[in-house]
This record gives sequence, C-alpha cells and structure tokens, in this order.
Amino acid sequence: MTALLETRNVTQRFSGLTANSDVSISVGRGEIVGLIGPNGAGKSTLFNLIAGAFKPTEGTILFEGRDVTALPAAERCQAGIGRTFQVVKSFETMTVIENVIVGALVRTKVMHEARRKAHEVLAFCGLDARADVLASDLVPSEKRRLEVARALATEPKLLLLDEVLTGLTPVESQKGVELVRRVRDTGITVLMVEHVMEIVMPLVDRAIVLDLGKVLLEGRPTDVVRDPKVISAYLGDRHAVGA
Ligand SMILES: Nc1ncnc2c1ncn2[C@@H]1O[C@H](COP(=O)(O)OP(=O)(O)OP(=O)(O)O)[C@@H](O)[C@H]1O
Repeated sequence: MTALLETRNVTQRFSGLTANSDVSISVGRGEIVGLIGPNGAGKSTLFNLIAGAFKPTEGTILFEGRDVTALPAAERCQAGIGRTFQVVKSFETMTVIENVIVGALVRTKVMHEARRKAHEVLAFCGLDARADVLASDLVPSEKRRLEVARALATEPKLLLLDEVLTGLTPVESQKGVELVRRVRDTGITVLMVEHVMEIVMPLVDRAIVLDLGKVLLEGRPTDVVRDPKVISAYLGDRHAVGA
C-alpha cells in the first residue's frame, strides 16, 4: 500500500551547511510517528520541506503517491498537509475563533460554514470556552492547542506537530497526549517533532531519529530508546532508564 508521505533522498543545503542529507522516510496512514534527535539535527528543516516552506536542494517528496516537491505551502495544505509551528504563530490581535476560521477557510469560502467548522474544532481541542478571547490572552498551553486547532480546521490527512508538548506542565502535556491520540482516532496521520522523550515515546507507533541531518535509526520506540547509539549520542542515559 502506498505510504501517505514519503521523502526520497531529500537533501537541504543552506549555503555551506547541510541541514538534511539524503533523508528517506515514509509515514503510513493512521500512524503516529515521532521525529526525534538533538538540537540542530534537522527536524524543523525536514518539517519545512514536507510542508512546502521551501523546496529541497535535492530529492523528492511524495504525498499519497503524488510528487509534491514543487508545490508551494498553500497547495500542500490544500492537498492535506497541515502543520503547527515551533514558535506559536497565532494572530495575536484576532480572537481564538477568528484564528481557527483562517484555517477553515482553506476548505470553504462560505463564512458561516468556516465558523461552524471552527467551533467544532475548538470543542474538539477543549478551547470552546475561550472562543471569543484574544489569542494574545491565552496561556502558553492554550496557544499550543490553538495551533493544533487551526491546523485541524484545514482538514489535514497528515498533521505535522512541531513541539506542541514542549514547555507544558505534566498535567498539560498529558492532556496534549490525549489530544494527539484523539486526532489519530479521527483518521488523521500524525508526524511529530518532540524533545520530551518520556512523553513522546509512549505515544508514538514508530520513532525516526535524525542526527547531523541524516536518519540515524528508525523503529519501535521501545527499541529506539534502548539502542546504544541513540542512548549515548542523543537521549542520554537518563532516558533509557525504565524504557
Ligand atoms: N533557514 C536557514 N538558514 C540557514 N541555516 C538554517 C536554516 N534553518 C536551519 N538551519 C540550520 O540547519 C541546521 C538544522 O536546523 P533545524 O532547525 O532543522 O534542526 P532541529 O533538529 O529542528 O533543531 P532544534 O531541535 O533545535 O529545533 C542547524 O544547523 C540550523 O542552524
């Protein structure tokens, strides 16, 4: 069966720096896949290449078997690739519901339909009580939920989550984990970058480890956290304990 997403030999160079080197990964429908690795490993770069923020120096990106390498970000969103940003990009002077309507307008130009969709997504994300407050008035965990809500409103088939569980309290991150599981239960495939291994590893079906722009390893999270290369180079011994 065709993978939902596939990158083939993707390389991204910025001047002299190779941020991604010959990266070939695939994500199957219905999976939750974690993209992990140390700072500067190239995770955000790969996200940007998949979402269409830039075109790779070399290589091909396939979505539902179709070559989308040359498609700009807006068209990839139309195709079904939704994303959140590591640095929360809510429109601060707009209300929560207006932010989500921006996402919903990807699928409809009829305002009342977009508003209905936005309310539905806010309820799903547990933010409906905050619909009419300014995005700037949300606490950080709510802003992360808003990012997810806006991406969901675009009705993605693949949702790219960039560190949505980072910087949250244990209770908040547990709620975030539950939200990601519920997203998958609706049939949406999830590819997520996350630093907090203790939270992300029990959540994902598969982990892909990047280091120095290359795929170091991929596999089941229980195997990945035990791999000596991963333990010593990326996660540190602390994360292997009790894995
Ligand atoms: N637009 C850019 N121009 C130049 N260099 C870049 C650009 N984006 C990323 N880089 C560099 O590419 C490398 C990979 O960065 P990237 O942000 O993809 O890593 P990361 O794994 O997401 O890191 P982190 O976990 O810290 O977010 C880094 O050396 C970074 O400085």
